[in-house]
This record gives sequence, C-alpha cells and structure tokens, in this order.
Amino acid sequence: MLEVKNLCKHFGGIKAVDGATFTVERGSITALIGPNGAGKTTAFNCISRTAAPSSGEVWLDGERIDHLRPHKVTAKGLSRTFQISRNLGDMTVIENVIVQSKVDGLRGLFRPAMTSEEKDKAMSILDFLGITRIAHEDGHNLSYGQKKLMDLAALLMSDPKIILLDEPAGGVNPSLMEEIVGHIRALNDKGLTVLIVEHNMELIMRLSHKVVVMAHGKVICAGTPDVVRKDPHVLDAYLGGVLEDEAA
Ligand SMILES: Nc1ncnc2c1ncn2[C@@H]1O[C@H](COP(=O)(O)OP(=O)(O)OP(=O)(O)O)[C@@H](O)[C@H]1O
Repeated sequence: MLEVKNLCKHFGGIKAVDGATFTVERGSITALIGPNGAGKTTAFNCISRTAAPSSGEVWLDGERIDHLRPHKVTAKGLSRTFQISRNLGDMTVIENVIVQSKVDGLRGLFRPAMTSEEKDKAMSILDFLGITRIAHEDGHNLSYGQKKLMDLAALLMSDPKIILLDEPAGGVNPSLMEEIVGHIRALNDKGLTVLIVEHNMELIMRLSHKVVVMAHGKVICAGTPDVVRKDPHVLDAYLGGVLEDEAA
C-alpha cells in the first residue's frame, strides 16, 4: 500500500534519512523503530510531505505522492499525528477536531463555521474514542493524554486509508496506553492501515505485524517482531554497535 523507495532527507551535512526503503502492507500495523536520531520522525515528515524529501520516492496505492502538498497527501488518504499535539488551546475539543481537519491549504482557513454534518461526524469519532464527555471542554484544560486522543480524533476526520502515528503512547500512563492500543487495534480491525513510530518496545512487539528498524537514516532490518527481536544488527544498533562497525 505504501512504498518508500530510497528516501533521503539531508539537513546541510546531516543525512537524517539516508536511502531508506521499506513497504507498509495494506491492513497491517507496521512499526518504524530505531534509536534516538535514527531518522524516524524525518521519514514520517517526508512521507506525509510536511517536509520535502531531498530525493527518493513515496508511493501510495501505486500513485507517487512525494511531490504533493501535505493537504493533497491527506486527500489521497494518508494522515498523520505529531509528537507534539497541535491542540489550539482557545478552542473546544470538537472545534479542534474539525478545524485541524480543515487546514487543507488556504481555502480551509477561510471556510465558514462548522456544518452540522461535520459536528455529527466529529461527535461519532469522539464517541468511538470514548471521549464525548470532553467534546465541549476548552483545549487548554485537557490533560496530555486527552490531547493525544483529540489528535487521533482529528486525524480520523479525513477518512484516511493509512494513518501515521508519531509516538502515540509517548508520555502517557499505563492505563491510557492500553486504551490507545485498544483504539489502534479497533481501527486496524476496521481496515485502517497503521504506521507507527514508538519507543515503547513492549507495545510495538505485541501490536505490530511488521517492524522496520532504522539506524543512521537507513533501514537495517524489517520483518515480524520475532525476526527483528533476534536480529544482531538491531541489537547492535540499540547498543551503539552500528557506530563502531562503521568506524572499523
Ligand atoms: N530540522 C532539522 N535540522 C537539522 N537536523 C535535523 C532536523 N531534524 C532532524 N535533524 C537531525 O536528523 C537526525 C534524525 O532526526 P529524527 O528526529 O528524524 O530522528 P528520530 O529517529 O525521530 O529520533 P527520536 O527517536 O529521538 O525522535 C538527527 O541527527 C537530528 O538531529
């Protein structure tokens, strides 16, 4: 469904993503993991086109999307969350959910107020996520975990085919983490394909069908959680061994 081919993103001399190639199969939950600075978020940014790749290709359902503007990528069915919530504090949750989904180029910013269809759709998504009780709460009153759920709700407004989740369980307490895991599974059961960046290895290993491991901007291993867990390159990467190999 999603094909990333030889993707590169350079910042001056820094090769944040350096020829990464991997696929995400339709209907899968695929994890993108790797040590700090491996290039995962930069890869996400290039795939969702919030950053322009230096080179390489991204294909969604047989169509090249790496040259599109971000809202066009969303319109093609790919949506993503950010590590840091895009919550607009002076709006309610339901307003946030609708407005964030409307930021589709300049036109989106000038649209009139929410329609009743949009409100109904947003409410049904909040209901699915079990957070209708905070629908009319101001964004600045939300807990960190509630913001994560609100961001997930905003992402679903665009009826995506594939969602990219950047550390959905980062910094949340264990019970909310289980709730988020349940939502991801439920969305996947409904047919949504999921690509997830997450540092919580236990969560990744039990949630993912496939794991793609990055280190130093490159994909060093991809396979089922069991295969990846035992791969010596992956163990090396997490222990800093890759650096030593390259220096040798
Ligand atoms: N805008 C930028 N300008 C310069 N360097 C950057 C920029 N964004 C990322 N980098 C560098 O690119 C490399 C990859 O960063 P990235 O955030 O993609 O890694 P990551 O795998 O997501 O890390 P983490 O798990 O810590 O979030 C790092 O060395 C980082 O410092």
